[in-house]
Amino acid sequence: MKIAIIGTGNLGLAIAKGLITNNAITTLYMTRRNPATIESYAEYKNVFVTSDNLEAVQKSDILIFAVQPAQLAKILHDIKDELTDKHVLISTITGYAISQIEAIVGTDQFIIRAMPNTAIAVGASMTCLASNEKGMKRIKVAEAIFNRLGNSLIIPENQMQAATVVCASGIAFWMRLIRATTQAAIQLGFDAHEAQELAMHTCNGASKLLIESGNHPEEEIDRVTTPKGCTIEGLNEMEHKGLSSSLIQGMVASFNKINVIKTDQK
Ligand SMILES: NC(=O)C1=CN([C@@H]2O[C@H](COP(=O)(O)OP(=O)(O)OC[C@H]3O[C@@H](n4cnc5c(N)ncnc54)[C@H](OP(=O)(O)O)[C@@H]3O)[C@@H](O)[C@H]2O)C=CC1
Ligand SMILES: O=C(O)[C@@H]1CCC=N1
Repeated sequence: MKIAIIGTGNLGLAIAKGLITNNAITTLYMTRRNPATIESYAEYKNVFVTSDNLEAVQKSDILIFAVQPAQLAKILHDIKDELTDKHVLISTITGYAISQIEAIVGTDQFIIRAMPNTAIAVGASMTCLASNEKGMKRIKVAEAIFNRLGNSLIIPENQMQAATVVCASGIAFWMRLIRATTQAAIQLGFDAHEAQELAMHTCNGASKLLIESGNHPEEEIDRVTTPKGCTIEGLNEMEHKGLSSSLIQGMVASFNKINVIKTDQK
């Protein structure tokens, strides 16, 4: 596949790393206005680093946009005359509706919204996908790309805002939980390195148990909570302090912030 990443910052670079590591490209164009920091990627075979978005569009079929929300409109105006029937436009931009993209490039384009997360760099992104009517004909192409770099789910576009919080921001939320459990492990006597190993692999195990068994988390919790034991003591103390409630409220706040991001674009 001939892929261009327009805007190779945090997310764009994570996507590029995933594509390169998983041999998922025929050619890959990586663009940003100041490409010096990503120049080293041009050493990979068939990878091109440039500040020239037009060249990247002309030489590629799949265009993955990963610029900040306020930067997209100008780029779409700049490249729209280069778009042909071969192009599939994939936008990862938060709060930027397909209708807003269509308003610039027209409805006769394959347009897909994708919401990956930075675990795409290690082939472990949970990516949600939605498309315009024409884009349905190319959604399988997007699925193939993102399934190679993790898991994907096709959703209605009106769920994209929630998917952004759960999956894209979700990586940061889980990281904070891993950091907190690491801090606790240090307080309980492990050195910092060991503490992080214990926290990361326990988190990985919890996730794997659910993925492989299909069980509900409470079913697995019941297997750990010995009556009158230390686990239920810890869990109940966490809930008294508002663990679940604070996570839910944080995620709802994150969701509401996207409404502000959307308003800023208008
Ligand atoms: N970070 C994440 O985990 C996720 C982010 N997203 C979405 O992805 C988008 C990017 O986020 P993020 O990677 O964090 O942001 P960054 O600011 O890290 O990346 C944006 C990149 O776009 C480049 N850029 C800006 N203008 C242009 C231009 N005209 N042509 C080419 N490149 C340009 C910038 O580089 P330069 O200044 O050199 O041009 C920068 O590297 C956002 O819309 C965000 O909502 C979605 C899911 C997850
Ligand atoms: O924080 C943000 O706005 C972007 C979208 C999801 C992850 N990063």
